[in-house]
Amino acid sequence: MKVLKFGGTSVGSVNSITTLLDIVKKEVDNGEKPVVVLSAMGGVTNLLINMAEEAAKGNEFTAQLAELEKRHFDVVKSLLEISNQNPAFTRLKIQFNQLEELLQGVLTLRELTPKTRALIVSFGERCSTIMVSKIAAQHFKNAFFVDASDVIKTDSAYGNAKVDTELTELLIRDLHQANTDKVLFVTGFIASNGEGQITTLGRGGSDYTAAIFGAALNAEEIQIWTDVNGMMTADPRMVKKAFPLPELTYTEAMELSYFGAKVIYPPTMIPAFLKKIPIVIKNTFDTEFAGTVIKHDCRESNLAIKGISSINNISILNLQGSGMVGKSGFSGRLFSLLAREQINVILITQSSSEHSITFAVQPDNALRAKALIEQEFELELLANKLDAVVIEDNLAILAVVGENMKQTPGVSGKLFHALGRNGVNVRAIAQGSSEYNISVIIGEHDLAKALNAVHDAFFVDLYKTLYAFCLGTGNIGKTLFKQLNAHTEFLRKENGIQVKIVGISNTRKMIFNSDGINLDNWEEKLEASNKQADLRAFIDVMKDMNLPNCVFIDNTASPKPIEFYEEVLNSTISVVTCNKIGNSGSYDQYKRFRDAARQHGVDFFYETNVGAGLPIIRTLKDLMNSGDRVQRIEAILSGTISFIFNQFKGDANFHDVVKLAQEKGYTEPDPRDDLRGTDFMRKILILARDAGHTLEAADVEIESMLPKSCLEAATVEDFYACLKQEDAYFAAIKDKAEAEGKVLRYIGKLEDGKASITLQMVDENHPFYMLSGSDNIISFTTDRYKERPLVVKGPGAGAEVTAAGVFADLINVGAN
Ligand SMILES: NC(=O)c1ccc[n+]([C@@H]2O[C@H](COP(=O)([O-])OP(=O)(O)OC[C@H]3O[C@@H](n4cnc5c(N)ncnc54)[C@H](O)[C@@H]3O)[C@@H](O)[C@H]2O)c1
Ligand SMILES: N[C@@H](CCO)C(=O)O
Ligand code: NA
Repeated sequence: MKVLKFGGTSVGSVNSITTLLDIVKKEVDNGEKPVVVLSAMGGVTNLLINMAEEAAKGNEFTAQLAELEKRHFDVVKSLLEISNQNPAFTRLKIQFNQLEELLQGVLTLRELTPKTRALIVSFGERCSTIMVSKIAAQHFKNAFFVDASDVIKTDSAYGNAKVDTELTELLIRDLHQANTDKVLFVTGFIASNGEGQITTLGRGGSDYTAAIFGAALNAEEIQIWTDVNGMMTADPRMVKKAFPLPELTYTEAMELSYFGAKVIYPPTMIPAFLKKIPIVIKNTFDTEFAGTVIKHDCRESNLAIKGISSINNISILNLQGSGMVGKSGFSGRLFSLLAREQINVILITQSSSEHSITFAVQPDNALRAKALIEQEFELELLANKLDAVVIEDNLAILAVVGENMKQTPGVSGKLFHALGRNGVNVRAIAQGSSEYNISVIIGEHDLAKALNAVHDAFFVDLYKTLYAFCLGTGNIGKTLFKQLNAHTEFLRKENGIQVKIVGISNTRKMIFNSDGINLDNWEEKLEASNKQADLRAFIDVMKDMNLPNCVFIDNTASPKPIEFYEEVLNSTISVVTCNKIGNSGSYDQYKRFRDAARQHGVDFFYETNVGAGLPIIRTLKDLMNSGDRVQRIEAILSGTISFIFNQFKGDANFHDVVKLAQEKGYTEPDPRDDLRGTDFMRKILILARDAGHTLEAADVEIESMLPKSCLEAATVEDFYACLKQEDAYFAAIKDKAEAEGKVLRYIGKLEDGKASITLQMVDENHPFYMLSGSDNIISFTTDRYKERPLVVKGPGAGAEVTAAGVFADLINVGAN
């Protein structure tokens, strides 16, 4: 035998009632005789309370009563054959007349007692159940209306009555035995006291009715039909990736729904828990969906945690002082006081030093709690054995829940790592030794970020979302968006990573969208934006959006974003940059970036600063981290100059070759940066620093490959003009090299802490002789790679390879 309970939305409309009856009919067709428990039609309970309260104030209720009648009558008209309608109307009309008399009484007396209130409210369930049972009778003859107040017996606490379980179970069994051939349609929520006066069962009352019937009749299962797909892993309003859980234990369901998950109100389920009757949460609006099974044992499930619950808007009170240490009666006095005054304590922590106790309450209880404590502990406060009581507001609780944590080390590690990495400050922590709940108190403004970060950390079978804010929409920026767009699906499926670009700015405009900017038409969107570019504002919006796994990407060649790197890292946001200006500024600044990243546990990635996408920074870092030491670096690190010397042969003209390099996207936005050696200098400087040397830019010796006139060109235009003028100068160098059977190479070197860049002519015996295109080559001679150096070689400039390097950095964020 099953108990099927339908909530207000399931009894709310013609459509949902049709589905409800289909569900019941399926059971009946299978030879079952389920017990069907019904709530009032959606919204009706509130309407009844409202009418009663208004009547008590002397206000009219006729219009609302008419509305109530109409809602029920409309359903009858739609779902009952005309010949069957009159008896239903009559039954319902009797109810509405009684209700009207009652309300009239309240209006006359201007008084609404709890007893009358319970009675008025009970009409909601009675009317819905009469209505549905009448409609059901049209489909199966044995549909039978039961007013639960005949069998559920309670005390006289009218709005929140306590059930006399023994008597109730007896009455339910008698009723059932007398009607074994019937399908019972039972009013939820309502009961009666010893004198037969109507009482109601309080919050979640209809679920309670279902559980009481289930327990009394030893049901094989209790189905709770509602309007969602089951209990979710987290609050879906805050965590988009929250998903319905297939199964949970009773304890887990209790813990999860304690904070917010509104699907069921667990205390009402206790009669079912005690008899180990499975409870299945099902969706009336998606009947095929399996829903959530809540049962005694979920051994098959291997999830360490089942879900993350949260409660917004709490306050904490902190009590500390020397007078507490070793005082055994202290907490007893404190919590008896709070219990006596009916202040519900949500969470308690005490450190083993016994120096302080922190507890959380609803904000509207905080001031009262403080005042009570000040009264109770007046003497201790006067004697300075206790410090003044402090209230902290605007806090939230986040709790990870799951019985499997007992056997799984690392759960708290994962929780705190996810919080720490996202800059979420933890104010207090509580874990019971039963180990199925770890609760942390955090700032309310961090709750959504924390929930998402923790959800991503634990439910890895889904995918992790990185939120990226991007500066610069030039060569590299554009190409990165194109690559990301093309690989979205692959990334999510194969790597478990979703990248959302949530902010973009160039020098003119900026846009934001926390759902992710559509990369099919980001250019139009950016162009159409009414937000003028403003770096300060961009950073502020990024910080305010307070997203988890957040990354700031600098794809500009500007010094301006650099000024914000530290602030960004200090805000626990990772930085990915292809802009070399930051790392090649002062050594002090170079160091501060690293310190900030380390201190806040975020990443600072800049692989493309040297050799574009080639794994050079990473290789050096691995060498250094594994204890190797660099003795010497020799390298060609300008893709532009490499390309120029590989093209500048025979009849070629220097000016045209440089132009071609720029057209191919190898040069810096300003090609003078390449040809003057600035770009190369930055790279060798960054490598020297990463290899452990405290070098400054001025320490790098640069042999110019340009004649003096070109070095001084005031604009890019002048520069190109000068290259043209100096054609003979470049041709002479080229001819000399060709005559000797050599090639031109611009080579950087780091040895004994000294860095230099020189223009060389090398013959075929030199390892750098054989280079083509925009190739870079770097050879590391180290303590371990001594006889033969470690060499990395390949295309070291160009939009595709650079954007790919930024892409790789981006998806490595948070990987360790
Ligand atoms: N081209 C390559 O092969 C290569 C290789 C490695 C690294 N890089 C680096 O990539 C970076 C970008 O190069 P690019 O070729 O894309 O340059 P680009 O000139 O095409 O693009 C730079 C973009 O940054 C924008 N910008 C400048 N200042 C800004 C600000 N304050 N806020 C927002 N946007 C701003 C510009 O409007 C422009 O759209 C440079 O730092 C370069 O050194 C390039
Ligand atoms: N302009 C740079 C791009 C790669 O960093 C070069 O030519 O090497
Ligand atoms: Na690189």
